[in-house]
Amino acid sequence: MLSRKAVEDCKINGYTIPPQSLLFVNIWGIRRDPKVWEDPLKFQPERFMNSNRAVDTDINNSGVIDVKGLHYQLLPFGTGRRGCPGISLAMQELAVTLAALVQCFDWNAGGGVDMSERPGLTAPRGYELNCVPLARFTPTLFAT
Ligand code: HEM
Repeated sequence: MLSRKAVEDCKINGYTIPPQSLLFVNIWGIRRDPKVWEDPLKFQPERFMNSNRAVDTDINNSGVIDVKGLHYQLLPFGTGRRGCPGISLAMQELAVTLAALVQCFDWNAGGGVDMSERPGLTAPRGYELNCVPLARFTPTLFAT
């Protein structure tokens, strides 16, 4: 959920929003809306490589739906003046960190993986995900 406070009254989609109202934008719901996304619950990372897979087109018709806050169907970092200021750092760190975790370790999820969620403002996991890392390289490789 993203939260905002209305500083003055405004109309959105025919609804009058009084000043000082606290508003929550349900980005969890938007990302699961079948009117916007084809088969939204399917794990299909390649959908982000080709925006034609989204039912809706992006607002600029640039052909690319990205995460920077211009395409309202995908807002992991929020949008506007209060959007996440750490986006550039996060986008660089994410790829490097994920690559290092996959390159350096085999991961054993032992009891299996259950991706169910429980209610909350940040879509928390329903069940803990305990993974055991097993180093893929022998320590001597890193000895100086
Ligand atoms: C994958 C990593 C990250 C995600 C998904 C994420 C997501 C978000 C989201 C959704 C918001 C709310 C934006 C809005 O209300 O429109 C936010 C705010 C914020 N994020 Fe991040 N963030 C990430 C990493 C970071 C990093 C690395 C930093 C700092 C180094 C950071 C600093 C902040 C700060 C300071 C705010 C509050 C901005 C404000 O209220 O004006 N975030 N982030």
